[in-house]
Amino acid sequence: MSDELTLPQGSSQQAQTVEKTGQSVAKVIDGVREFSPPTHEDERGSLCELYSDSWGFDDIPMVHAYAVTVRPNQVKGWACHQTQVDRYFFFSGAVKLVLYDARPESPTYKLVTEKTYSDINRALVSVPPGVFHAVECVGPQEGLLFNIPSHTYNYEKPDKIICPIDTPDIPYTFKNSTGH
Ligand SMILES: Cc1cn([C@H]2C[C@H](O)[C@@H](COP(=O)(O)OP(=O)(O)O[C@H]3O[C@H](C)C(=O)[C@H](O)[C@H]3O)O2)c(=O)[nH]c1=O
Repeated sequence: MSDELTLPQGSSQQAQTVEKTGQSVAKVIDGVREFSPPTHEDERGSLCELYSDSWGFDDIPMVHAYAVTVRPNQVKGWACHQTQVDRYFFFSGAVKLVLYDARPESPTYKLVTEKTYSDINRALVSVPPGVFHAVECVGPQEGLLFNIPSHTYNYEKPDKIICPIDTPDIPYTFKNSTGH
């Protein structure tokens, strides 16, 4: 194409987002892991594993599991744990996971990341303690995810620090959603 192209104001070269393999080039918060198992489908329906020791994903035993839903234009967050590792399985509905690294000793301290998962992009994602997380439903259907955390729930004193979604201390704005 000619070098003399007249670019409208505001034009810019799009940056690389993925490798040839499809792997994202975006920075990942230290200790965050992701695994995308296949969904097997036939004429009767489908099957998708949520967790298996055979994946070698981590060596944290399965001790507790629960389902979470998020309604359209709602956010659940910010939340962070002192000792618990969360293992979220994003199953259905379009759900954005936003993370903020609040660990001063981390090589990715203060990094904010965001990624959207859905029925066509299912994944198990582990979030270490000290990383604030929020899940936002960005689709028209209620989002469904599962959590298989490292610890059982402490009913008397939950291991959960919460923070308003509009805190000025996390450089991220939820534009189309409300919640807590
Ligand atoms: C986690 C848990 C909670 N509860 C009770 C306590 C509350 O009365 C109620 C809702 O709990 P919470 O406010 O923690 O749930 P959400 O705001 O939906 O948040 C949950 O989903 C988002 C995405 C997170 O990241 C949180 O870590 C996770 O807790 O369920 C239980 O009875 N057992 C449990 O294991």
